[in-house]
Amino acid sequence: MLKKLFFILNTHDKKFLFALLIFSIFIGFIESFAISLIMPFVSVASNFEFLEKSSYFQPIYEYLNLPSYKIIAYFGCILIAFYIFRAFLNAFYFHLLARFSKGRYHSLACRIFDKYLHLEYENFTNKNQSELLKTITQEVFHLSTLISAFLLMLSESFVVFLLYTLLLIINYKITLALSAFLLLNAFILIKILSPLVKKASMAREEAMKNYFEILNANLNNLKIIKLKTKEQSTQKLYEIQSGLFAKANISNESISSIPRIYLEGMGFCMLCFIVVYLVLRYESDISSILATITIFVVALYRLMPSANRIITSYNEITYYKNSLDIIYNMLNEKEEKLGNESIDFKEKITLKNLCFAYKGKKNLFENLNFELKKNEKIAFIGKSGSGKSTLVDLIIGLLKPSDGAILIDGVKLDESNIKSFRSKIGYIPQQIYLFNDSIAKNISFGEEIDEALLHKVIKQANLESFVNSLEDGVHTKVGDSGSFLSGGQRQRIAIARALYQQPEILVLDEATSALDQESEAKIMEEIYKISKDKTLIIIAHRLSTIQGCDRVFEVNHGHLKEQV
Ligand SMILES: Nc1ncnc2c1ncn2[C@@H]1O[C@H](COP(=O)(O)OP(=O)(O)OP(=O)(O)O)[C@@H](O)[C@H]1O
Repeated sequence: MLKKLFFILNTHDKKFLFALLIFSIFIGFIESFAISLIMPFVSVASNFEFLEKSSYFQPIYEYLNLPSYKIIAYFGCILIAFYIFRAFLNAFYFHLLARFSKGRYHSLACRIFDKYLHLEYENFTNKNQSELLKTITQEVFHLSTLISAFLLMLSESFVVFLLYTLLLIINYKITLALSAFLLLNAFILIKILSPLVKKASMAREEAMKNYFEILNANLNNLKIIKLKTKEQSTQKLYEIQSGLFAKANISNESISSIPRIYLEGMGFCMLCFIVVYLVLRYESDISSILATITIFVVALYRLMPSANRIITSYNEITYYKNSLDIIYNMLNEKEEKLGNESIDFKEKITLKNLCFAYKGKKNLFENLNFELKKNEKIAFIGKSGSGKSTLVDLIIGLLKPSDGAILIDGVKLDESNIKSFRSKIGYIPQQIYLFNDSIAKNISFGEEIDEALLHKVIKQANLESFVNSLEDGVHTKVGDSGSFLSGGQRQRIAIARALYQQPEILVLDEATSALDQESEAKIMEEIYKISKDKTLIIIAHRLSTIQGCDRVFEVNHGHLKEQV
């Protein structure tokens, strides 16, 4: 676990962690010192003679030359000041602890998000979207809880260790009996509770995954659910998953409260046992041994929550260890390392003996040879699942050939120049995702808005009259996923978005299949007009959309057959 945790933390985090550990040792000393001060204070307060006769106090007593009650009052004041200081120190320590663990939430979430963005495209498409969402929101949060539990367990262990040493010095017999008793109880608790916690953790994992899946699937299919009047059965399915998720959390919460209740009960029993033992041992009333009893009471009072925190932290670590594994594996995923070399596309794209297979599957393309000239307009047609999208993803450098090569003007496309090649491509997908922001921001896709370019692409995508009819023009919000717009308007925004980056190659992946024939014909006419000086690659089902293409290829069983 430590190895994984150290892999996840960066150098700055490790330094912070080391400083926290040093601080926790210091806190441990302060705690032990705070408790050890109680014994002399109670001793002198309950018996003034102690002040005058004890070898420790006598020199101070003589030096101060004050009445005993005044010295005890000063001693009390010093203790109060010390305990206030201790309280502030503890509060500061817990603040640092929280800052460290919750601060990791932010930095880890950013690292995971960055990882997603840099995953190889095939790797990304193979992942379950709900799982990705869950990792970045829930698992990272759980990991920060695990880090916090780990630190708390360490610091409390120091406190327990130092307090035990102190108690051993005061009365080793009682302390050893106490240690054996506490260890036995902790062992019982861990042995009984750990498997239960582990089970609850697995159930929670499963329930949460299903919960997110069902949420994601149903919110994205709301239209179909409504049309099929499946609201009730969908709600039932949701209730089942939500119930299972709640059940897993309930068992965890219930289990984690048991150690505290159990240890509290045991603590009171121990206290009674110590008093009875001392009374029997000295066969007198307890005024002579009041200081010893007091220090054991105070130490127990401090040790019980510590033991409780150690066990709770241990359970939390067991409970959230899965999250550590998930994040560790995620951060170890291979990512794209792209160089900044530029590549020119002036003549042609060549696919040379290209082979491609998705991981664990048979070759989809084998020794494919194909050439596409600059400014040529081509289309790929074929049955569903024949590999059209895969082929285009290979051509545009999103997927990597398993064998063979893609050459741009004779230069091999590889990690050093793929970034430059990708920047030449404008892609219009079948499913368009618009942000809940203005038309302008959706078109510029996060880039700084160049007004002249924006108006040019709006005109090219035939959006001008629509935008002019809007009160706020290009600043009009489009709604969540473009819900305030029609399918055709969304499509035009997607075209404008692709054109905004002034691409040399325009790719349409069944981009107009959601439109009616009339709108599709109109948009395609515009596309052909726009792409006069561009290379155009179209994936289409309807032949009407590809009439303006120079060449049409049918993709079939890994081969390309030109249509004549
Ligand atoms: N990420 C992936 N991992 C594994 N197999 C995949 C992946 N994506 C696609 N496939 C498989 O590769 C084959 C080709 O899929 P592709 O999406 O390229 O076909 P297509 O011709 O574009 O289909 P459609 O017209 O339905 O969009 C299919 O059998 C599909 O199941």
